[in-house]
Amino acid sequence: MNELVDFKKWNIPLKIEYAENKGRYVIAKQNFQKDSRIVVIKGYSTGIIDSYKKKICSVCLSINNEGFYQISCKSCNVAYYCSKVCQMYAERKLNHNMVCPLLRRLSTFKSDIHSKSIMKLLLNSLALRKSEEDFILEKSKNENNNEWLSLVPLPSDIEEYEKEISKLNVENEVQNDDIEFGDDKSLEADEINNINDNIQDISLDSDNDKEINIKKEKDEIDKKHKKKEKDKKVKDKDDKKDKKERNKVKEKIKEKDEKKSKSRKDKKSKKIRKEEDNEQEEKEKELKGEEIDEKSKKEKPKHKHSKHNNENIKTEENNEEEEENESNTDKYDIITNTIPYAGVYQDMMNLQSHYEEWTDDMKKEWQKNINFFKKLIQDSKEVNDYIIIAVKEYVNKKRNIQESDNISDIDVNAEIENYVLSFASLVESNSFGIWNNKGKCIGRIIYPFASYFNHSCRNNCYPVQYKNHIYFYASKDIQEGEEINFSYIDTEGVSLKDRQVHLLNDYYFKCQCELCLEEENELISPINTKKNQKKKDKKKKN
Ligand SMILES: C[S@@+](CC[C@H](N)C(=O)[O-])C[C@H]1O[C@@H](n2cnc3c(N)ncnc32)[C@H](O)[C@@H]1O
Repeated sequence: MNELVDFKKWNIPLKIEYAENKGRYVIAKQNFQKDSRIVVIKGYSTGIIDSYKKKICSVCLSINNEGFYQISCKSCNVAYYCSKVCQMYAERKLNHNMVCPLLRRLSTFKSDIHSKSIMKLLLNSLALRKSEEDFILEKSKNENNNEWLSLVPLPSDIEEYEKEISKLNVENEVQNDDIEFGDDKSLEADEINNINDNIQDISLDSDNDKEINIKKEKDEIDKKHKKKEKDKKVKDKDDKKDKKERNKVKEKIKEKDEKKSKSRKDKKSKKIRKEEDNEQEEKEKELKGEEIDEKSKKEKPKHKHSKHNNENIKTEENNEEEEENESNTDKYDIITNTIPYAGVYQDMMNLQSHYEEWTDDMKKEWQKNINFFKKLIQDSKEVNDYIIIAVKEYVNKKRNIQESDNISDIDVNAEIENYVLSFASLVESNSFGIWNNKGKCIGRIIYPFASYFNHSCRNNCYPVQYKNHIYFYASKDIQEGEEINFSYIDTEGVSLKDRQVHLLNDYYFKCQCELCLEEENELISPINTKKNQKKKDKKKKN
């Protein structure tokens, strides 16, 4: 269960170690100055609380503090989006449709919002798992390298998708598609509006340091937007040029096809005509750059930083630029400090769960949810199949056996219960709250790699969440080899006893941080000193 993630391959200046009393933890592989950014980690899966569904985009997690988002999935009325691009991404890349009817039914189930958001997170994760598998299947046909998993579509990679779409120039090409595309300008305006509202500090107290960093963050994002605008202008210019060229080719093909169809009328049999129609369709598709999902299915998955999607209009310069980007694939970005890989379903499942410590009462509280969940998954064969696979993997892990081993003796029905409860515990121990500007928790998110940071009551770092990324900053100078940790709770001025009770009740562990151990020793040592003194006194008397 305590698998160590190898950060080495992404050149991340952090490593994961393990200790018996506190599990896995993060170690600095270089010095970090106070206030410097340590790392940015992408989110994996989310569970938004139903009553806030219209206030937050299901994909990019932009929060609408002023009003409600209007774009939604009409089938479930559960997923709301800040833009058509996010909606399209959810439906076409994140497999929203696989869990859509289940989300709808779950929204009508009467239970506490906390448990429902966990069930939602589980369903969304299963949909992501499917997207991972589709991607792996497609990719395995073409290439053989280990780095490509970072290209699996994830909610936190929506920006890459936006780029992909804008390059495809879909506004003009996909005229008959039922999907409308978000206007770039409104998308940007939306984003800019949200920037001020969306930077949330996950800890309760906000001191100057944090404000400074948040400001830095804002400035950076503003810069990014300015750059985006500039890029857009360049892109528009390029697109116009491309369109002209494409129209020319279109004209030529049209002429050719007209001639062909004329002679075809006279000469060719029905069968041959059909074949030629197919050929023409193919050509048209080629010209159109194809409908987006078809394109993404057929083409090599796009490089994250890929600038060009239309192979035909690439220039020498473009090629060079792409090659340069290509060589950077999957490397930790030293400018933004971002880990390129958010993790996949298994990375999430490798996180710690305290289910084994759950009391019968805690399990009983979940019984109603479990019964509902078991019925719910029967509504979808696909989800049900995925749950069965996941349950088998879960049992394998418990028994510490390999995937390929025969596990025909599993009582899947009984084990679903353990699997869901264990997942609930995992979410409780590892998810981060998503907060609105009124300090209300409106959902939860899992960033698998952020979950290796342990708690410390004397922390040296703090996290800041922005949309579906989490940024870690040094709150003091950190030396190479030191553990990096942040505070899961508010600790300022809180006594040892209260801190420990809080952590035990809400996070199910007894804190072993430096400060707690020191304070515990201080509590014990006066007694020890008294005892020793008495012994010494006795000896003297004798
Ligand atoms: C988010 S995870 C951190 C990574 C975890 N150590 C692991 O191996 O996956 C939180 C869990 O780590 C352990 N943990 C974190 N901080 C701790 C601390 N200060 N003392 C003891 N255990 C701690 C607890 O078991 C807690 O539930």
